[in-house]
Amino acid sequence: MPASSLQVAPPTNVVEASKQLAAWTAVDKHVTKDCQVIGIGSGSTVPYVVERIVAQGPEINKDRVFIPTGFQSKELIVDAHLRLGDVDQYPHIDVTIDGADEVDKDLNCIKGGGACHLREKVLAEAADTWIIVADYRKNSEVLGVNWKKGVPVEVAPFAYAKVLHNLRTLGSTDPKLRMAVMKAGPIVSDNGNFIIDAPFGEAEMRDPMTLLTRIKMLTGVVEVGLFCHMAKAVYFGNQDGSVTAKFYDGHAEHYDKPASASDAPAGTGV
Ligand SMILES: O=C(CO)[C@H](O)[C@H](O)COP(=O)(O)O
Repeated sequence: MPASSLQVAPPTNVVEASKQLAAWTAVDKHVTKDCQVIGIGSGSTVPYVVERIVAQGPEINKDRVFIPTGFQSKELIVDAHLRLGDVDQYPHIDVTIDGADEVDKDLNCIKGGGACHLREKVLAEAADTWIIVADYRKNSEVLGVNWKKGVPVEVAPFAYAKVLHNLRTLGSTDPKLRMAVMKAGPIVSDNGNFIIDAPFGEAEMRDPMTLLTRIKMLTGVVEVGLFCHMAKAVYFGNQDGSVTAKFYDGHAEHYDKPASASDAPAGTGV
């Protein structure tokens, strides 16, 4: 296998720069040299994760296995010449790093903006450590404040109309089947299912665990894009170039100095 390498376009605006900072800092802190099986999430922040892992060097990466959460991350792993694995071969993952659509003060997340949340949740649960990387726009007190599109719900196609009806009964204001852009008809997930986006009011979003349980009980629902009590830490890239890390035990850390491309990644021994 050729040595790992990856071309990621350098950030051209503050949002992209903050995604890169969050991703690089999280990799430096959590993808240590003893991590051999690594889950790679989906979305526009994750390429910076892979970029930073590749920067750890071929020696450290040659014996590692990388597990994707969907088509996009599989392509990233392949393009970077990293070793691709699957969760059926590696049901126990050392660390998974993923993005999020929104994160609340207790580190509960909305995920599924890219329709990958079923595999993302499997790789989150399979991991000893699940880490989120995101830009400052995702940092909220309560879910649903910034992410207005609703809770992504993956459904078996034949059950979608019944589940839409069920979601209205549960209090969703205007649940909608997610439609494709360059194709007539709905989006189809990597698992062959449909996605419903179900907005809920603040009262429901303040208790995401209860909402998750109610939606998940609906027959035809495959997975819900609410990830509750799962993240060990969330790294937010800030507008001023700093990074804020929030941890599951309630403490937070602030890093003023951005990681730089020429820095050797910390904690890897390389
Ligand atoms: O949950 C996801 C895909 O299903 C993504 O992680 C989420 O949409 C965040 O993406 P981005 O990093 O582009 O903001």
